[in-house]
Amino acid sequence: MNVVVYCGSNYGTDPAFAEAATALGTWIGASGNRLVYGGSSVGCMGLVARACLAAGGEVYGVEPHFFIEQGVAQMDLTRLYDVQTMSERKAKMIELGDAFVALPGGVGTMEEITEVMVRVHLELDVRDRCFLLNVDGFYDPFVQLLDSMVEKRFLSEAELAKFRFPRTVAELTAELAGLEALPL
Ligand SMILES: C/C(=C\CNc1ncnc2c1ncn2[C@@H]1O[C@H](COP(=O)(O)O)[C@@H](O)[C@H]1O)CO
Repeated sequence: MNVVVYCGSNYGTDPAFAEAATALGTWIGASGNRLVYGGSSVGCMGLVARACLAAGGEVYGVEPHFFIEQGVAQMDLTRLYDVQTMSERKAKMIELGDAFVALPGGVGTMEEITEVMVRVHLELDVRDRCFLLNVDGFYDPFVQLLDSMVEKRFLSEAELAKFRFPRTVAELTAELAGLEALPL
């Protein structure tokens, strides 16, 4: 199964963020799944990729050409897709993915995972496979916003329940282990 991971191009202040990136990358590699991610060597992005490779896993990176030219890409990946734009990258990652995970991150991570959430919401191709790893309550303010959307009738309880917010890598991987690859 291809597990898409979106995460920070920085480490963040809480060491638990980097630990989660490493633990998730290790699980993906050791469990025989494949990591699909943004292709960079920096921050938590680099950690998840190197951990997956070190655990014997395959890693597909999808990197816009301008980042490759800047020398940001992780060059020892199983496969590095060289795309033109950030939009092309997001589309390719969704096309490749069987499950989608956001670790703590910044606006880039939010942009990527909310596109997946919209596709879940609209019952397009990625239904019920969207996870935001709520390390140390990082996503609690976002959960509050989603609760407010339910309260204000912009989102239903049933729709909200499709977005999963595991609090630990162990909880997340227990859910991932129960999924199968989507049909091609
Ligand atoms: C040029 C430098 C860092 C390169 N930054 C990024 N490299 C690759 N991908 C990136 C980068 N910044 C954002 N992204 C994408 O968004 C997500 C992370 O963004 P966030 O704002 O840090 O959460 C990530 O999944 C990427 O797909 C040196 O400064």
